[in-house]
Amino acid sequence: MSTPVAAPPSPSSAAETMVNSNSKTVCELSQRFFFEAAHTLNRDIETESSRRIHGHTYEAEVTVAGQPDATTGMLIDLGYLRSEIARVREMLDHRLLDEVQDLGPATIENLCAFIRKQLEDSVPSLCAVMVERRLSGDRCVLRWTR
Ligand SMILES: Nc1nc2c(c(=O)[nH]1)N=C([C@H](O)[C@H](O)COP(=O)(O)OP(=O)(O)OP(=O)(O)O)CN2
Ligand SMILES: [Zn+2]
Repeated sequence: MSTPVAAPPSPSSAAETMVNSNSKTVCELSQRFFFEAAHTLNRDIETESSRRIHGHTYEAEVTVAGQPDATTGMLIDLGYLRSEIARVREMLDHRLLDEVQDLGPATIENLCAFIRKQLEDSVPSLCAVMVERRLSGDRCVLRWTR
């Protein structure tokens, strides 16, 4: 006769299931925001129009990754993430990007790097930043691992 095996205790939350899981599961949480800004750009093509001050609507997305806390069920409180995003948005929205300190030439590549730099200390689980100009079909994604 075989000995009955006790069933493992059932996890108390979905987050706990994820944390206890043997498989490598990563949770990603994203928040989007928009900003309108003007800039000039030195380029080898379309030189004149790029050097004139012109504006774009930018859409950005920041992503955090990790395991949700077993007690709160949160990877990061979205309210906190929104308040940090608002701080960075304030530095970019309705600005002449050429005047934004530490941005460099106002490309979408540099905007991704700038947003990362502004958020990485206060949002340590940050793992990706995306900036796009939807109307033009331009998109840049910066993704990294720790
Ligand atoms: N690698 C990159 N190249 C370019 C960037 C950039 O961020 N990264 N940015 C620009 C300019 O912002 C430019 O204004 C966009 O130019 P272009 O792609 O030529 O699009 P339009 O001028 O046609 O844009 P509309 O405002 O929609 O007319 C260029 N290159
Ligand atoms: Zn432009």
